[in-house]
Amino acid sequence: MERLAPGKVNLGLSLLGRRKDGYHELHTLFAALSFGDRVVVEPIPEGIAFQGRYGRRNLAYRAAEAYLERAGWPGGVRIVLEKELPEGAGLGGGSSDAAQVLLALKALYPAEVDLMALALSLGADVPFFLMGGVAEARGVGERLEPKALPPLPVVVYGPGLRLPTPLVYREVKPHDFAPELPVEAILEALAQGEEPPYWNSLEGPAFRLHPELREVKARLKALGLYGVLMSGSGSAFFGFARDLEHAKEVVALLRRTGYARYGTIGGAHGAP
Ligand SMILES: C[C@@](CO)(OP(=O)(O)O)[C@H](O)COP(=O)(O)OP(=O)(O)OC[C@H]1O[C@@H](n2ccc(N)nc2=O)[C@H](O)[C@@H]1O
Ligand SMILES: Nc1ncnc2c1ncn2[C@@H]1O[C@H](COP(=O)(O)OP(=O)(O)O)[C@@H](O)[C@H]1O
Repeated sequence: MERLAPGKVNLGLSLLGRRKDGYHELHTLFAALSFGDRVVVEPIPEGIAFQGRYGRRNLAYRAAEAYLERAGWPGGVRIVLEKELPEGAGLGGGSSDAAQVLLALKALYPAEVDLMALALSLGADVPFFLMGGVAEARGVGERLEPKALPPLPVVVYGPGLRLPTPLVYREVKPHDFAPELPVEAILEALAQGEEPPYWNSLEGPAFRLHPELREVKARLKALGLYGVLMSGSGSAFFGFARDLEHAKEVVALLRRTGYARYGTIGGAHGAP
C-alpha cells in the first residue's frame, strides 16, 4: 500500500498564550499541500522492518510501534519512507509520515484504537494529517474543524535552514502573543485571490534567531507572490502565485538557492 504523506502550510498561526503544560495555545488554519513524502506500508508476519532515516527514532517507526502495541501485535509491517519534504522546515513532514502509517495500519490490522489520541501522543501536528484538506485548529493543534477552499496555486520555498520546532517555541516572548485569527475573512480573501489578513506569531521568534529570514520573506514578495508567510515554526515560507505559469517561473528562480516547489492547497476536500 503506497500513500502520499502531504506536507502542510499554516494559513495563519496565532499564539494565544502559554499553557500550564509548557505548550502554547494556538489558533491556526492547516492546509495540506498536493505534494509530500511517499510512504509504502506492507504486512509482514511480525516485527517492524523500516527503511528511512533515524531508525527507531523516526516518527513513522514510532507510529507503527505505538499502533501495533495497542492493537496487540496482530502482525508486523514493512515501511519504506521516501522523503520529498525538507526536514525541520515547518511543513509537517515527519508528522504527516506518522499519520499515514497510522491510517495504513488501521486498514491492514483493524482494531479498537483511538487514532486521534495516538496521533496527538506522537506530535501536535499529527492529528491534522489524519483528515488532511483544510482545517481550523485550536488547543495545541488537536481541536480540528474542517474548512473548504477552492484549489489555489501555492509556491513553497525552504532556504535550507533547519529550525527545530522546540527551539522556536522556546524563543517565544509575551509580546509574540496575539488575538485569534479572523478565519472567515482569511478564507474569503484567499478564495477571491486577495491578500489574506493573516500572520504567523512564530515569525517573531524565528526572525530573532535568524534575521536573514526577513530577506527571504521580502524576496518572495518581490517575486509577485501574495499571502507570503513562514509556515509553522519555519524555516520554509509559502506564497500564492497569480496562476500556474507564474508559479512555475518563481520556482525556476528559487530552485537555485533552496528547496522550491509549487502545488495546490484546497480543492479536493469539498471545495465550494
Ligand atoms: C509549529 C507547528 C505549527 O503547526 O508545526 P511545525 O512548524 O512543527 O510543522 C506545530 O505547533 C508543532 O507541532 P509538532 O511539530 O508536532 O510539535 P511537537 O513535536 O508536538 O512539539 C515540539 C515542541 O514544540 C513545542 N510546542 C509544540 C506545539 C505547541 N502548540 N506548543 C508548543 O510549545 C513544545 O515545546 C514541544 O516540546
Ligand atoms: N519521518 C520523518 N521525517 C522528517 N523528520 C523526522 C522524521 N522522523 C523524525 N524526524 C525528526 O523530526 C524533526 C522534525 O521533522 P519535520 O516534521 O520534517 O519538521 P517540521 O515539524 O518542522 O515540519 C526532523 O528534524 C527530524 O530530526
